[in-house]
Amino acid sequence: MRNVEKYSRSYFMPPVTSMKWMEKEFISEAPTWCSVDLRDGNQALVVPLTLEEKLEYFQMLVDIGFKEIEVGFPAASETEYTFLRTLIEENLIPDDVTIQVLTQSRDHIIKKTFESLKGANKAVVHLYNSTSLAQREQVFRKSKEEIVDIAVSGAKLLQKYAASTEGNFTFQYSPESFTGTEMEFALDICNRVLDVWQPTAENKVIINLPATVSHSMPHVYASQIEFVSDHLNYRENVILSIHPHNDRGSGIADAELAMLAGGQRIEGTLFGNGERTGNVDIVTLALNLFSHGVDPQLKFGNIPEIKETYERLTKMKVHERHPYAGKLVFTAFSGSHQDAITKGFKWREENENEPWKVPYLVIDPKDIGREYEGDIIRINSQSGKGGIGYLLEQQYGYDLPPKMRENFGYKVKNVSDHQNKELMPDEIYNIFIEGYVNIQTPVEFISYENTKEDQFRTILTIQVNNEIMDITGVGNGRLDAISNALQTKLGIHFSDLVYKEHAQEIGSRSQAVSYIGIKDENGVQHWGCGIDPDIMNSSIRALFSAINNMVKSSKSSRQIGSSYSMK
Ligand SMILES: CC(=O)SCCNC(=O)CCNC(=O)[C@H](O)C(C)(C)COP(=O)(O)OP(=O)(O)OC[C@H]1O[C@@H](n2cnc3c(N)ncnc32)[C@H](O)[C@@H]1OP(=O)(O)O
Ligand SMILES: CC(C)C(=O)C(=O)O
Repeated sequence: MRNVEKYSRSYFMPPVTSMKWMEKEFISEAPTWCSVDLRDGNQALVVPLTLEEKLEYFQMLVDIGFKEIEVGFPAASETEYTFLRTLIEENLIPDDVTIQVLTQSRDHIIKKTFESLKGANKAVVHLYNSTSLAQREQVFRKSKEEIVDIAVSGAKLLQKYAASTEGNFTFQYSPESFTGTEMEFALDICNRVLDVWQPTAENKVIINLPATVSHSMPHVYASQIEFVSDHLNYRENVILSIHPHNDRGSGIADAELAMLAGGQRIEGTLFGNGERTGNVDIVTLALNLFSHGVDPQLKFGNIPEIKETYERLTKMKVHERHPYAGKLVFTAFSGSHQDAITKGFKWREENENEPWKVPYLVIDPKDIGREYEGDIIRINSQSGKGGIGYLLEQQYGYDLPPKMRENFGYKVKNVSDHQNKELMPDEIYNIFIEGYVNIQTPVEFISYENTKEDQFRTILTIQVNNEIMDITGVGNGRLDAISNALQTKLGIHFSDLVYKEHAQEIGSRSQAVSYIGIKDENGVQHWGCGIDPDIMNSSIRALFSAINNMVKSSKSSRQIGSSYSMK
């Protein structure tokens, strides 16, 4: 790559080793969730949400169970302001939900923010200013002390306006661009803000440490969080919040490790919408907890519906591979995965009380409103008999013998391979019907009559090459007699007949389904299936289907198909 020398690591490790978080294996309880969809998510949309869209989105967040929701930057635009006023004036904020608003550290903006909050019972007022080396040098062109002044003066302004506004206000401070800030300085500026606010047990303060831009591997962010958590003044009266973005694709890992390191609260968005590569995705974080048996305290029991609303309102798309929510994430195409999943389901039926451990599926799709059928098993040239047989059984009720599943599996894969496409269930069904069921050429079954003396004796009426004829055979059973008649009169040979049957309900009617496998002289197995309301007819049809398939695949097929004559 050219120009690599242009880049260097633009993050700062803590001055002391801060890696106690490494000794923790998992997260044992849900953090406090704060949705920032309507602020950080909204400010990153090509077209920000309208008032009506924001109201619908807000209601969805409430229904999911968020207790803290950043509703916007009320000083930013008329829509933002009106939205907040509508929530307050129309009494749309449930008692157990706290709204949060963001403001820069500028007098007129803070003033307007408090105006927008008039009549709210309670709110988090979130103050931020950038503290990173890059922003100090390039954007603000200010010394560290001048940057501290911006934060401290903003903190004081929050106190001033809160004192003259009715309502219960919690203060939050973010050293924006925390991850590009020297850790001692980040700690210092947070402590200086805390000195202004003087948090108490009754009046806690939120310190939010954003990975505004993610610059490092997740363990660095975790260490930065642990360092601040360990050295922050008033720690027991501070709620330590984290706010990861996803620039390096590690938003989830950043959040999870930061929780181990002391993060108690998480700001993120549904499906990770947000600036650039997005904010951390709360759906994934919550369902990761769920998959470990920890109640995430958010309701994601109907992900398809949430996804539909999210896509409609934001005009963003959830990627097919998005954890838990993506269209394809509970789908297996490849043979060995399908085989393991179908066996896993079967094992689960027999071991109901075991925890979920179906191979390849981290959670039961049903728990988030997803389906198994047609969703999990999809068929292409990478698929195998397990998945193909499962699909035919689940969707159409055909429970093929194991060896026939294999034979059918190869037939289906071949079609998919040659057509270079995924096959839909109805196409798979058609391949089955055309390839195995009631096959009538070159030898057609018309009827039979049986008599039983010592042995079964059958008179079989068949048609070959437009010629109808009766043939007879004897055997130990009816099928044996028919099989002998056909072998003798058609001059064909097969052995090792295997048989399976089951009933199939179609509407109010019941059909008998029979499967027969026979081996030709070279030991190759050929399969047929018969479907008929009568069980005997269904087994005869299965035998004819298997024989016809054998004849067609052998060299003699042309003979029988065109100029076959009876012996
Ligand atoms: C990481 C984040 O997501 S932070 C949140 C970002 N979100 C947004 O900015 C969306 C909403 N913002 C807006 O609509 C507008 O920026 C407004 C209304 C807040 C302010 O608008 P304006 O004053 O016209 O412009 P702008 O934001 O560009 O202001 C830049 C000025 O504010 C200063 N500034 C920027 N952030 C801050 C801050 N947090 N505290 C104090 N001053 C700040 C800049 O240094 C600059 O100062 P200068 O005029 O002396 O050069
Ligand atoms: C305002 C802050 C928390 C922010 O959105 C960020 O740093 O990404």
